[in-house]
Amino acid sequence: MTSCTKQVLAKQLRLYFVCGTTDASDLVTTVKTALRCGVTCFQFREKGKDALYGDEKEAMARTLQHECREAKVPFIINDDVELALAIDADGIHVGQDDLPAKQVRERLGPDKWLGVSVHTMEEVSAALPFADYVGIGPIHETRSKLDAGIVRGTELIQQVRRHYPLLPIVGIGGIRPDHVPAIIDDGADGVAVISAIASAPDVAEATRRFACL
Ligand SMILES: Nc1nc(C(F)(F)F)ncc1COP(=O)(O)OP(=O)(O)O
Ligand SMILES: [Mg+2]
Repeated sequence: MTSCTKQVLAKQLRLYFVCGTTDASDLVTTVKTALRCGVTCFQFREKGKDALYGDEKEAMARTLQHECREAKVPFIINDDVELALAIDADGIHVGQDDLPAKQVRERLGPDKWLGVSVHTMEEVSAALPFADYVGIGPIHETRSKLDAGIVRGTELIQQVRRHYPLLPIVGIGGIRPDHVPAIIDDGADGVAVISAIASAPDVAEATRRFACL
């Protein structure tokens, strides 16, 4: 990826909404509202006890993909490489316990986005040849991911930014609007948000509070 496309991608990561049916009571309405109010990237993350699977999950993915295309916002699938390929998603996000980034990149080809969750500098350097961006967290306490690991603040974001000045970085984990300026100042290109938007009584107002920063 050229540095120009890295910069374009970094801008697109500014307000990265991550959501699934277990995070929002009406996922389609929530995503449409968030897209209308300033989300710059969307990840369909379908996880948990009552998560959709099979044909229902694919149907939901296609519905959300349509809304993202209408809004000209990248549509990313979490974990599920086969689904991402089947519906021609814009990209995929994988963690350390998912399919290795090298194999995902081989399946995905060079033109799709590949995001990788990283927790150490060793994981960053292993992801570098394949990833377009890295997700780092949890920055703050989170309810959205039960196995999120220890809360780490922005210490790794700062370290990664020092070593890899052009690598697109998105912070994730318990992020509220008042957290955003410090996370960006410490080197992230954007923030990934789940419950601060998905669980908000007013999704439009909650999204706008992030989008105006
Ligand atoms: N889904 C994610 N999205 C991001 C983003 F880049 F958007 F910030 N960063 C981190 C994760 C976490 O990814 P992973 O470690 O595989 O856990 P899970 O599959 O439970 O999400
Ligand atoms: Mg994962």
